[in-house]
Amino acid sequence: MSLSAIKPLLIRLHRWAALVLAPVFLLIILSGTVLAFRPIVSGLATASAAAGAVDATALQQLITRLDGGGGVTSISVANGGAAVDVASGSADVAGRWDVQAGTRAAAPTSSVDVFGIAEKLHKSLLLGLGFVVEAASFVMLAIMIIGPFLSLLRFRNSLIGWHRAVGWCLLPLSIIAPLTAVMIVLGIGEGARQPLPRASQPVSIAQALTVAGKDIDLAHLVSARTFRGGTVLLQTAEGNYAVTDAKAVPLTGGKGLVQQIHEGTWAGAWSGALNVVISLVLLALTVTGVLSWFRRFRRERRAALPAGGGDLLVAYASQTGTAARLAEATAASLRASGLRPDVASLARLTPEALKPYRAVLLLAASTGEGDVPDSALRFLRALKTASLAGVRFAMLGLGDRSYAHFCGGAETLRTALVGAGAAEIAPLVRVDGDPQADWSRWLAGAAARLGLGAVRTEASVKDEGVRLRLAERRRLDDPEAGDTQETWAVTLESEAKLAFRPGDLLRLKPGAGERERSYSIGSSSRVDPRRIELTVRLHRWSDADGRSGFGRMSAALVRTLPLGGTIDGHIEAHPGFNPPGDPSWPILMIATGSGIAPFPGFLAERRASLRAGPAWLIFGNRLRGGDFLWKDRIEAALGNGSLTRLDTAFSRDAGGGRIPARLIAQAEPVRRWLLDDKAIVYICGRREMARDVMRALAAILAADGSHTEAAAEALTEEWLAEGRIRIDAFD
Ligand SMILES: Cc1cc2nc3c(=O)[nH]c(=O)nc-3n(C[C@H](O)[C@H](O)[C@H](O)COP(=O)(O)O)c2cc1C
Repeated sequence: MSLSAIKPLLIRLHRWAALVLAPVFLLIILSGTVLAFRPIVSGLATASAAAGAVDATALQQLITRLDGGGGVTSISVANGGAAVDVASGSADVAGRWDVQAGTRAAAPTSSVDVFGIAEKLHKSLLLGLGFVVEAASFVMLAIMIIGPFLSLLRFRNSLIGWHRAVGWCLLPLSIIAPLTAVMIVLGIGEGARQPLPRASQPVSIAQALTVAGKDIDLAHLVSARTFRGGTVLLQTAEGNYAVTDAKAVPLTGGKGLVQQIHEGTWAGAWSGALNVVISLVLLALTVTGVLSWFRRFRRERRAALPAGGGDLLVAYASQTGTAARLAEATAASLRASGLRPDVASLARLTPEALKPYRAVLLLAASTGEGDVPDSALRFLRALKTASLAGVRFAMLGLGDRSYAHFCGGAETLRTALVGAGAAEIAPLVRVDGDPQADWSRWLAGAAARLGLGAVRTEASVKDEGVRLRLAERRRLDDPEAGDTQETWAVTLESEAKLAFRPGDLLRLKPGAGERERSYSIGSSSRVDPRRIELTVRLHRWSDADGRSGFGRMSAALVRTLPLGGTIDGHIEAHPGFNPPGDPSWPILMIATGSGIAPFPGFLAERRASLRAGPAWLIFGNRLRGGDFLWKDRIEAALGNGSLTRLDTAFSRDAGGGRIPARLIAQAEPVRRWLLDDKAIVYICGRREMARDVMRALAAILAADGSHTEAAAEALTEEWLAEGRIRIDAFD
């Protein structure tokens, strides 16, 4: 079984195990962080004991006096040897004493045993749950081993990008803690335990100081406490000793290397500091992992649901954004009238989702030759098997009478809804051109039939017009190179500042009574709010009678309109084909011919962003030498990093090939971008090419056996519906 076949399972394991155990991990890691300071603090105590020297004779006398019947349970030297802290059951004895004077010294402020609590938390969560901690260690180790298999090391400045980068680069360090924990649980690498000496009778601290004083120098004593086997454990700057009633026995070995590594004691304070770093890395991994899951969860939930809670649903099927904007205006009007509508694209709805609503107001555009917008195809298909008895709807169709099937998309949806048993409560209203009047009439009519009372419909749904001046035009193809299609870069300028993004549409009317032409904008107001760049191919037509000519609008833009001449139009937002809101999101841009139009703008926006993520362009045309449109910009983008990968397919060059074949030849990186990096795919060009690319993407997903062909196709369609694949196609 290949890695990519089990990868979805590994991803789920990594994610869910980490999420379920995150609270336990956090407790273990935080307490571990505290414990990592122990070798540092005790290193400092040892160092200060080594620096200062205690007067051993005075100390012995003092402790002998205080110890009485063995009431002192531990002592530790303080103030560089000038004082000693004594622990005892007797309040007369316990406290800080001045070694030289033998009198009480200013008591230290009582401190909580932080390390003791942290240790209990670390080993048993303070609840005797040692087995949970042990199991969590195994799971943590597994999560860390799985991590690097889930994605390659490629840095992206986002939360999950940092999670991956830290996980990858610091793995050798961060794995030390869970690995040694597991080894300890399994008893691997335990040190050979030195048999402890036994005292023939329990030794008091005072006695131990006397016995030890004969063999060792107590000037660098750190602490002494009663120990196992009736002995006393002496800690000095030089080493530790178990003191019996006869002698002081140096303690060597003890904890195995594995345990020392885990506790950060193998090199004193330094190894403690290393453990602090390890703990912080583990903390960072846990926090970034959980947070990025949470963000993703929230984003997906938001995307999946209509706003929720409303009793009316305003749904839309939009190709280039008009119906979507009109739907928002509809919802705003309803809200202004005191109603609570939800708004959603049909792309995100199933037929069942319509059922809870009192009524559905549906706004549907048409595309192609009377077709339903791409984003509504899945919904339309689902209607075939749905039963919508009880659902009531009213529909507004948006279209253009110059097409053979005026509002064909809306008609198709309406027929399918009625076929599924839904009831149409008001007649279909078809809109061509400025929708204001028809929309108001439609909304007022639907509201009346639903008994909603008077609904305010004065909200403006009109586009603002723009006046633009032709500032520059430059031919992009090279006719000398052979059979190229005449294509120009056209720069238009506005006096006023405009707001637009790459992929938005500039609608221009060649003459009174003629159909508007839409051009995809290839620049961004974020970079320059007065400059609109278009890619315009000169349209040539010929008819059966042998007549031929140029398209009026394209000819005006590339030939007849003089430089400095003005032209009026509308900018239409096309949010479905704008670059992602988060510039760090990876994008895969696929274009043929003048379909490249929006992408110079995508690259310019990414160039202007400080945290742009990876961007891959696959461009196809006929001849590399003749119609590599925007070659200069694309190569510059590759040079400055706003484009991270480029592939081309020039069909008339030797060995050139076409885009679908080019994609399949790169199946592995394509799959990685799609599945691991969740890249958004933008496809711009002829409808036929877009269809072939969709098929190629499904084939790539199915090729390694991780998806059946049907599942791969369903997945690409789902991505199309939810906007992970976006298509801007023309015939
Ligand atoms: C490529 C294309 C094809 C179209 N095909 C039709 C059509 O067949 N019938 C029709 O009535 N309108 C057609 N239209 C017009 C749109 O439906 C109309 O402009 C609508 O307002 C677009 O709404 P939208 O922006 O929500 O997609 C077409 C528009 C474009 C750009």
